[in-house]
Amino acid sequence: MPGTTVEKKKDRLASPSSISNQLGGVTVINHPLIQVHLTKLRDKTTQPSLFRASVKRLATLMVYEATKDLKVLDTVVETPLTETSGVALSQRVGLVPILRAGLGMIDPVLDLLPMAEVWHLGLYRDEETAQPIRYYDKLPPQNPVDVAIILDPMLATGGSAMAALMTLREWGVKQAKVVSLIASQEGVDAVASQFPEAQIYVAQVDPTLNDRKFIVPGLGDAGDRIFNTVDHS
Ligand SMILES: O=P(O)(O)OC[C@H]1O[C@H](OP(=O)(O)OP(=O)(O)O)[C@H](O)[C@@H]1O
Ligand SMILES: O=c1cc[nH]c(=O)[nH]1
Ligand SMILES: [Mg+2]
Repeated sequence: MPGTTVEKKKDRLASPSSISNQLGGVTVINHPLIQVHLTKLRDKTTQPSLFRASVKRLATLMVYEATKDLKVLDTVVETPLTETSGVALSQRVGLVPILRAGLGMIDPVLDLLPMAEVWHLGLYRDEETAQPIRYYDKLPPQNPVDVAIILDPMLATGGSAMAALMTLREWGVKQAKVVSLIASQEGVDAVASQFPEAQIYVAQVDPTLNDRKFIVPGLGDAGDRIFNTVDHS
């Protein structure tokens, strides 16, 4: 039966169960829409415009979940008819896209959090060693945000996320979140052990890294696919 095949495939793609933890840890956000858009990203025939749109859709869905513990305070507003109670965010939120690929996630997240500050960090992986190389950092020396949300579609070895978390720790950020679309098991384990207080949100954890430290099955090079800089030689 066709239905049986679909069910089997669904089982095979199922994510590990969500371990939500406000004190740190990994949350795998499992939702049918997330899995549908993630499948578009994985498909090697997906062209850059749909790839970018899918990254944005996923960023929206994931940040909705990743901001569930933001704090609000009571406020009062006047509707056209009467006064009523409401809430306003009571925390300074910083969005930290990791250049380049993290830029693909910033616009939809800023739409949801229009009052957020955006602090860019430039990191790229050395092609030989896969170690993160820092090339842009303009964080101020003091007055850290209350909550920082690192945005980067890929968490492979975890080296880039850990470098960003270290920078935020030095800035004095007390609560840091990492929102990535795909992580490797090795990468989330490394980040969770080095930064147990960090809250990591991913759409899927893939089993392995290849010898070039790319996530398998993964989606290839996220930055190249977002910015259409895939090497065609
Ligand atoms: O977990 P890691 O092993 O550190 O790998 C993940 C990093 O690699 C990619 O960036 P890349 O270095 O390709 O830079 P780019 O975004 O400029 O393409 C990705 O966007 C992450 O930042
Ligand atoms: O699989 C990977 C690993 C690092 N960076 C990517 O864009 N993809
Ligand atoms: Mg890249």
